[in-house]
Order: sequence, then structure tokens, then C-alpha cells
Amino acid sequence: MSGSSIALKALRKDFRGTAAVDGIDLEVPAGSFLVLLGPSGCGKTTTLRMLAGLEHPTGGEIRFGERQIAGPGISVNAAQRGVGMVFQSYALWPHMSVQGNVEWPLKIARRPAAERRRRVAEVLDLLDIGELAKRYPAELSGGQQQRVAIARTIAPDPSVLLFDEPLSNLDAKLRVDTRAELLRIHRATGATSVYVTHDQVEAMSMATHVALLRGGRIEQFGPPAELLADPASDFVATFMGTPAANVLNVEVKARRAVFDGHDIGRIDAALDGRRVRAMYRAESLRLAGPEASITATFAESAPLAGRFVITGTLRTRSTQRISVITDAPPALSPGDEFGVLFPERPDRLFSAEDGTVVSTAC
Ligand SMILES: Nc1ncnc2c1ncn2[C@@H]1O[C@H](COP(=O)(O)OP(=O)(O)OP(=O)(O)O)[C@@H](O)[C@H]1O
Repeated sequence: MSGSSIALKALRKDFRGTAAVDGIDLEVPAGSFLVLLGPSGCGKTTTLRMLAGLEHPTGGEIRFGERQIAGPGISVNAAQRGVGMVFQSYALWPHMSVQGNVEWPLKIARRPAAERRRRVAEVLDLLDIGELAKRYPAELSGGQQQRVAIARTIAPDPSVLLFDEPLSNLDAKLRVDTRAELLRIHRATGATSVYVTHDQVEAMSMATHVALLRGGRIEQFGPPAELLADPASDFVATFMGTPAANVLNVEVKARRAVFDGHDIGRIDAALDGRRVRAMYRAESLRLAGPEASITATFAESAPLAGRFVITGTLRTRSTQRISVITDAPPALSPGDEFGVLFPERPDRLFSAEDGTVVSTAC
């Protein structure tokens, strides 16, 4: 089986009258890697569970290819949807060997013995665990158990693979390796994958499409690079990116941006008299000495691909966190004062009322 396209239309799920998923519309082609991204409680897992058939939508519909699998009066049984789900926990059958575990879903599906043997060998090989076939779960490391669990999930050849934060209990190094491994499996199976995470680095490195959710709704949907380059709201700008962009509340006075009484630069857009949220990417700011007109208290410096991310808190009325990218490591200790130089214009302006884009030509 190969992947199927996925379409969600006005998808909604209420729990006791409160919307966990509040009208989601999106469509991805077969073979996509869709990441559902967003802060805790935004509705990611509920959406995934509706795709799996573990929750029934309160409203709207779900289609896999031409097939409607959930909607008004329709609810295709979870086992008939052609989905495979990868969880954080492995839940292997302890009394069955690796081979037995992987073969189990094929037995349930009443596949002939010869086909089962061929398919088990194929997926053990794909996961590179062929030599573990006779072992029992208690004789495997955590990483090996996860591979067996994934082999078992893909054995029946699902057209949609669902992942619920599968990397969240791995250490940093293993996360990076496993990310690459999951992508390889996604490609090898040809399935359409839907992956839940609150980690935007994971989203950026794996997704063909990202849906950033907030309060049960889609804040922005598109390829990951588009959310970074063209954030549709201040929420997106402060969620995406390593580090995320700085967004400051400014007043526009005589075409100048005034932050906490400090003039920080020009605003060419005709917004005089308005309060707006001005975005300055960390790479647009520069570090200066403590004699600069705006200074910050140094918190930490972290290396990033040969450069350094300096974070601190502006020494202004509002305690605004600020990130600046520099080429050289700063000679600063926590608590030291450093100057922040703003570019001539902000990178983007958002509405102070609803966070939507007011101007990109600032
Ligand atoms: N079975 C349930 N009964 C009542 N409320 C629920 C139920 N499941 C989820 N919710 C609520 O729905 C909202 C969305 O939950 P969901 O688990 O989908 O969020 P999430 O984005 O996956 O969060 P996290 O990243 O913390 O797992 C939350 O407010 C949650 O408390």
C-alpha cells in the first residue's frame, strides 16, 4: 500500500462543551510528512486520535484519499483505516519473540503464513534488527524495543503513519539519530505521516508541511521554511526559529518606533499614533558596549552553527527578553550589562490587537 492524501474539513472535537479542536481545515498530498506543532493543550493529540479512529469528531470530516473515514454519520473502524500508530511507549508483548511481535498484526489480518514470513523478514531488515528476531523484549535495549515496535506498526503496510511525540523520552543525541531514522522509514514505506510534537526543531527538520496550532485552531499552515520566513502572526514569530524572533510592543510616533520611551528606529508604514508589535530577528540586532542607548542584562550565550546566541533582558520599564546573534563569543558573565543596536527598520509589524501582520514593508 502507498500513502494516501489527507484532508480535514471544519474538523472539531468538543469535550463537555469545550472545544479541544475548533474547526481545522487542511489538506496534504500522499507521501507528505505533516507535523502538528504547538504548545501544550492546543489540540495536537486530539487531532491525531481522530485520525486514528480513537475519538469521533463532534463536527467536520476526515478523508484519506477519496475515502471519507469520519464525518456526519460515518465512522470507519480504527482497524479498517489503514493507519499505524507509533507511541512514546513500546508496549511489546513480553511473552512473544521479536518475530512473534512483528508477525502478530499480520496474523490478526489473516495473512497467509508464507506472506507473513516474507513481510516480517522485510521489515526487520528495514529496521536493521534481523539478528534480534529470536530475542524477547526483556532482552532488548530501549532503542531496540522501539525499533521492534515500529517494525510491528509498519508490518501491515499502513497508508497513514501516526506519531505521538515518539522522541520525547530520548536524550539529545539519540533524538537526532532517531529523527533521521524515522524519516528514512517514512520514505521507505511511502506512507503519509502525521507527527505530533511541541518541538519546533523537530518540525523544521522533518516536515514537508507544518500546522502550527493554538487553542484548537490553525495559526499557520505551510512548508516549515514559510512559517519561519513569513510568519502570519506574532505567535508564529515567537514560536518558530532558533532563537525565535524578538517581538516588542512599540508606539509609532512621527514615523519612529518608540519602545518604553526609547526611539529604536524608523517605521515607514503609515501607522502614526498606533501601538504595534515590531519583530526584530535575532540576526538583525547587534551587540554593543554598555554606553549604547538601550542595554540589557546578560543571561547566557549558546553556540549555534559556528555563531553565538546571546540572550538577556532589556533594562527598560518592561522586562523584555532579547536574543542577539553574534559571530564571536562575548566576553560577558551573567548579570553584565551589554548594549543592543536595533536595525534601521523592524523586520515585520503585527497588530497589537490580534497579532496579525500589519506591514512587511516597514
Ligand atoms: N478526554 C478528554 N476529556 C476532556 N478534555 C480533554 C480530553 N482530552 C483532551 N482534553 C482537553 O483538550 C485540550 C487539547 O488537548 P490535547 O491533548 O489535544 O492537546 P495537546 O496539544 O496534544 O497537548 P500536549 O502537548 O500537552 O499533549 C486540552 O485543553 C485538554 O485538557
